[in-house]
Amino acid sequence: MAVVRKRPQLNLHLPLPETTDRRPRFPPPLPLPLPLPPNSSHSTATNHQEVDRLSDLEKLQVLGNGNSGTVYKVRQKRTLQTYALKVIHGDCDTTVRRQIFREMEILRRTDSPYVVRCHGIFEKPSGDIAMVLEYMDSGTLDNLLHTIGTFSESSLANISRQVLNGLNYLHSHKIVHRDIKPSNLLVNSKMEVKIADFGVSKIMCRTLDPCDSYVGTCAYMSPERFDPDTYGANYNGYAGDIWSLGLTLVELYVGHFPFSPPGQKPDWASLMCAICFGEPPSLQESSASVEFRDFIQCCLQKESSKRWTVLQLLSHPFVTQDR
Ligand SMILES: Nc1ncnc2c1ncn2[C@@H]1O[C@H](COP(=O)(O)OP(=O)(O)OP(=O)(O)O)[C@@H](O)[C@H]1O
Repeated sequence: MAVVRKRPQLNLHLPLPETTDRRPRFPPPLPLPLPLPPNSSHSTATNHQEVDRLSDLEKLQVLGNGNSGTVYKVRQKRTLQTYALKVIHGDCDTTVRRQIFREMEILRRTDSPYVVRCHGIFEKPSGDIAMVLEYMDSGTLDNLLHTIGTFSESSLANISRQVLNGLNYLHSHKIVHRDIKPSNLLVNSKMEVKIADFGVSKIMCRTLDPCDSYVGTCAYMSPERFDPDTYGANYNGYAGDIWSLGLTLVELYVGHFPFSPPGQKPDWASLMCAICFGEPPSLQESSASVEFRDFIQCCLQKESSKRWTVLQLLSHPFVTQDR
């Protein structure tokens, strides 16, 4: 996740590890807590219940492993409240570490029903970083895709509406997520969908193991992030989140990553060629409704300035119509 401060000076033809980013290393601190967006129904940005001690948490089970660490289901002994504890391995340099803490601190102050809450951040003596997160009892959309199967249009309309509301919150606070994908969208048994993953694992993974994490990180990236000269007129980063949302929805509908055949992972040279030189994925040949096909087309415009914004998409018939 990234906070937009000014137009990025990206002129890369290939995405490079985070260490080559030309933004200032230690930008001035942002005013925190984040100001609330207009029409917010929430009273303050910092009124979530905080977890103030790691020792107050007991581990119940492992929920999963990501590229950079392990996520546990935990319970606070004092309140019996359940949380997810994400422990990220801490072997990274000081610069990356500061960046991670800064981004996590920003997200700890987010207050939206469409963004997973962070209830505390701790640095362990080992150097590992532990984040206490809202527990989402149905896991990720990626988990659901692989256990239950593809999603109906009505579920996808519901998911789209919630993710767009989350992106609206983030974008209105000048935060670009940069890594929207099925495994970063968490679900609970009420079918509430929340945006997760503060970009932390990506930063660390790029430092530790650029090749391995690369495809995972790049797969949902928009054409202008590979080739800003061709596709990035008025590049501001926000449109990249919309592209990633479009790809995510196609994947959840057809059951596999849209740029590769079922069961195959693209190598990243072919992925980059497909994104930059190929046609964007579409549902034109499918049995999808006209509204859904059009919605996907609005998200997956290769030219970033032609892609619809969050607010435009929130008024698209695909998400406004009852299904
Ligand atoms: N807040 C949460 N509530 C419930 N389960 C969670 C939560 N956060 C993560 N998980 C589970 O833990 C697993 C690992 O999450 P993690 O964020 O470490 O990795 P990832 O997003 O799958 O991959 P990556 O390392 O690329 O970010 C997820 O697949 C999900 O099943």
